[in-house]
Amino acid sequence: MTNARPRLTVSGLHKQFLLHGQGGLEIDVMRDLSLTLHAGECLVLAGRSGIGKSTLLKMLHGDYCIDQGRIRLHFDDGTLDLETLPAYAWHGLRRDVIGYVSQFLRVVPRVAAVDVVMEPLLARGADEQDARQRAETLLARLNLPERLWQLPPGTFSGGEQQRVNIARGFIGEHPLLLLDEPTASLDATNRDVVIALIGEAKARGAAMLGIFHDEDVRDRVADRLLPLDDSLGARASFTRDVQETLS
Ligand SMILES: Nc1ncnc2c1ncn2[C@@H]1O[C@H](COP(=O)(O)OP(=O)(O)OP(=O)(O)O)[C@@H](O)[C@H]1O
Repeated sequence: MTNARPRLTVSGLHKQFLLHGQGGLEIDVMRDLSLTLHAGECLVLAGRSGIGKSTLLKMLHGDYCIDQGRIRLHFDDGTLDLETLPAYAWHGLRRDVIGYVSQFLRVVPRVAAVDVVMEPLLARGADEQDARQRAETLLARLNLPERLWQLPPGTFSGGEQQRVNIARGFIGEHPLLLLDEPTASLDATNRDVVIALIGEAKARGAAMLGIFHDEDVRDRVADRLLPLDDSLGARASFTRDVQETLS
């Protein structure tokens, strides 16, 4: 796996939150974090609650700014430095390159579940019928009852909303996928579907960085673990590359 070409390299990453409403309180979340992520692998972030796992994903997705350090995306024809990427360029990058599957669906009133799922393909100019078919295929795989497909997901259960979110996150087949607890509210059957989707994404060469609190899921999807602990994550430094390679 590690012989594959790198898709993402992170070096010397620092992150600090400055809480203006709290008298300028500074929270050091990350200092000197480095990692390499290859095409076709899933690297799983581990560590206690509050260590900075979601913060790292949000920096990679451009939701949080990068205080210091370098984040580079590697393409066949060159590299892109994310820490200097202008704000206007993030939209296209998220549409085409960096996908994000969070635990919670951002519900848009009156938009049907199937439309929520197919939207990332339409944003790229895909044919509407093709996009709808792919969305329906994914929703069926994720066992979302067909009677719900045309309804807005605002009233869906937590697990139903999460499956809509997963379908939306995977439909675009982004080369880099950030997975923030995508299986948290799912039953065993649907967890297996997500594990299969992750396997298929690896097979097509996607690079994934994920957070999975469920140890069984983590063991089944992780090619490597990146453990953040108090000497490595929040209020500490992390200068080594990934620690452990799973056999
Ligand atoms: N926008 C923000 N403003 C201020 N502090 C923040 C912000 N986002 C995160 N933090 C703080 O940064 C630290 C890391 O949070 P983060 O959500 O990354 O942890 P985590 O490892 O993902 O935790 P969990 O496993 O519980 O989801 C926490 O102390 C959190 O309070």
